[in-house]
Amino acid sequence: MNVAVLGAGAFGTALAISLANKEPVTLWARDIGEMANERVNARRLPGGAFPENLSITDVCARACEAKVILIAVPMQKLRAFLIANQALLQGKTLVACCKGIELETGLGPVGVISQSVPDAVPAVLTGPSFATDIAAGLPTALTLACADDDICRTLQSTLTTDNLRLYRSTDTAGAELGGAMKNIIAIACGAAIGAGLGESARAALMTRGFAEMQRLAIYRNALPTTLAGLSGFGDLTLTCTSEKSRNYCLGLSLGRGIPFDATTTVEGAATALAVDALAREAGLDLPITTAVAALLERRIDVTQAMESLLTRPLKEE
Ligand SMILES: NC(=O)C1=CN([C@@H]2O[C@H](COP(=O)(O)OP(=O)(O)OC[C@H]3O[C@@H](n4cnc5c(N)ncnc54)[C@H](O)[C@@H]3O)[C@@H](O)[C@H]2O)C=CC1
Ligand SMILES: O=C(CO)COP(=O)(O)O
Repeated sequence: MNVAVLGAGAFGTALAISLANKEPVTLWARDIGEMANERVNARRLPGGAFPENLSITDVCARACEAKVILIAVPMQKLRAFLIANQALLQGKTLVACCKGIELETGLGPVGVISQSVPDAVPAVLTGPSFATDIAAGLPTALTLACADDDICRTLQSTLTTDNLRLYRSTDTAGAELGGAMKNIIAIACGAAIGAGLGESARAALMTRGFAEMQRLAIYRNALPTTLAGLSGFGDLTLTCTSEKSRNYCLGLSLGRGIPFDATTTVEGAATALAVDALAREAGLDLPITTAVAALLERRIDVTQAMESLLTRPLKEE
């Protein structure tokens, strides 16, 4: 099946490289720069050489001739991108590869696709995977979610490669919540480690953060079991423990009180504010998310964030 990837950031490029080792893939970039000549995305993924089967274009219409389209633009840019290219995307299967919740609406990628391109079939590809690992051919296991089980099975076999092992699910809400929420918790963990609060504090944040992920999942009619899989627990584990994670690194710099490059894609920053607003609206208790949102908005510092969590009323686990 013909596949295209829209968005040539680190992740889109890595997915295109892995898929092109199996079948022809078109990668669309807003600005292809020297990528066509150099056969590498030097800015976003240096070291990931393009296989022969990977063609790169800045003509979106050309890429959208493919039947299956992976979309790897940042979450807060997704809606504008879809609307701008709506006519090209109609009737396609659109696999969202971004992790986050839209700030203005509280929707995940599936909701945004459904509103912006109503006759497309939305799916989600998510789970623990650094772009650099995928591009290097290292083994990764991901969750592929689509509400239509037949389409999901076809997609699963199309998008599985030598180093991408995909597990399928029909629980799109659960899959996208795991990928979105783990970034918030990774910021909290980075902040704790950066401030010297220790690895025991990180373990506590990961575990109680996982409880928040399940709470939000239940509220949104997602399956808690999905959160226990690759898209939730799996990605939480990776992102909260690795300095390869941009979300974790943002947290580290908050904890250390040093500046962070504002041009870096850090999905957890907007998503923390989106989920905090959702929690207030729904009356949900998500204290770590609330603390991360306050930390990001500089309403509190790391010491106050930790204090706010440690002085909460005692409760049953
Ligand atoms: N980098 C990684 O290891 C992984 C990233 N992801 C997810 O993939 C998504 C993209 O992240 P990265 O590729 O890492 O980011 P990146 O920062 O490497 O690249 C973002 C790309 O999006 C493009 N872009 C931005 N605004 C756009 C717009 N309005 N229209 C079209 N293109 C636009 C940029 O030109 C750039 O190529 C995020 O949601 C991230 O959470 C998921 C798994 C792993
Ligand atoms: O989602 C990721 C790994 O699964 C990448 O994490 P960051 O966006 O924090 O770099």
